[in-house]
Amino acid sequence: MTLYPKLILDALKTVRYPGTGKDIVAMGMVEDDMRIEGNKVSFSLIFPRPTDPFIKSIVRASEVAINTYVGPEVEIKGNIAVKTVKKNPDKKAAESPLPGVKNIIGVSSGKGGVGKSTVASNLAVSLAQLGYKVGLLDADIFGPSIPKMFGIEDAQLYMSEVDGRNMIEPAERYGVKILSIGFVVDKEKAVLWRGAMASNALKQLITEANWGELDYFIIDMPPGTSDIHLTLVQTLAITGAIVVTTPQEVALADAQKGISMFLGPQVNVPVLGIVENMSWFTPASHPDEKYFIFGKDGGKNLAAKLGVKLLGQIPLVAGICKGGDDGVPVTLQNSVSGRAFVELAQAVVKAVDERNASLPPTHRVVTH
Ligand SMILES: Nc1ncnc2c1ncn2[C@@H]1O[C@H](COP(=O)(O)OP(=O)(O)OP(=O)(O)O)[C@@H](O)[C@H]1O
Repeated sequence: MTLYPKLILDALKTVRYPGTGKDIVAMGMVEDDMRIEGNKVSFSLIFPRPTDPFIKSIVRASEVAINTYVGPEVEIKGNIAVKTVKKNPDKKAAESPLPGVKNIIGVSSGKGGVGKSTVASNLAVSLAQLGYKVGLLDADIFGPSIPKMFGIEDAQLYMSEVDGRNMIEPAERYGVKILSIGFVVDKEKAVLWRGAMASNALKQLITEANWGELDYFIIDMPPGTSDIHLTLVQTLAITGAIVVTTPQEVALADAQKGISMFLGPQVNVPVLGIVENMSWFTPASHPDEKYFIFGKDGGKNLAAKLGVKLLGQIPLVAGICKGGDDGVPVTLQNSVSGRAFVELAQAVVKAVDERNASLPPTHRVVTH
């Protein structure tokens, strides 16, 4: 069985803190440090005082709830740590502009129109549905389409004061915190925003926004190779990149260039894998049929050739396009295409875990 934080948290919601009638999740006693490795689950519970009389019984009740509601095979006994104060902000805060963010994923493509923004938005929503804390930054200055895909084109941004600083508050939709370069510049004008202006606006959306604590921060990058890619790797330590392509020859050649850019010395970001989009066409009336209109397995074969993972194959279906136009990502629907995105999210979680286990953290690119 595959374990996700949401499954564990749902089980913990059945554990009540005596005398309050509230569960331990609602009371904020479950620390945001859950680790899942195979069947092994560990996290901390925060108690108000070291002398709290219920520490032992609540730890025990949490173990029992997880084994009862999630499964007896979950290794939880002895893995719940007890803390009596909320942990201090990380020392990393001074070095990283996003100290509360665990993983930063850049979604890019070799060429435009292959479905990069569709993949980024459905991936973000799927991860949120699996119980992760997710942020999405639309950095595609050439065509910021995330606001439309989430139905928040008219979102009014406001500032809030965080630790004495004025910060931009991201919009929130379907459990995802969202900011887009499209919020700060007219769509028609965005394309003129090359160079320093676009870079500065993006840096502001990253460093002066209240992203808070996130498990995954997804960035919808511009297609191709651009100076915006450089700005992003100079501003943030990107954990890994995902390259979206269609199975078509012309798209594959550009995807390969995109992968070379990430792995090259100027950018130097590990590639988590390839997503093949529009892998086959499936008519709504015949959900079992597959027509390989852009060729078969192009992305899969490219992944094998370059020795990178194939993270998923997404069919071409009308519902995905309609979902984008209507502002309701298809992954919210229990359809074949919706499930393809949930499986993609699961593959990305696994790829990030493997990357973090095998490679050192990415460093920001420093220019002299
Ligand atoms: N699997 C799919 N099935 C059906 N329609 C899709 C699929 N993937 C993307 N689309 C549609 O194709 C169009 C282009 O997708 P999208 O905007 O995600 O591409 P993109 O690569 O981000 O483009 P750009 O580089 O111009 O930003 C959109 O109308 C989207 O709804």
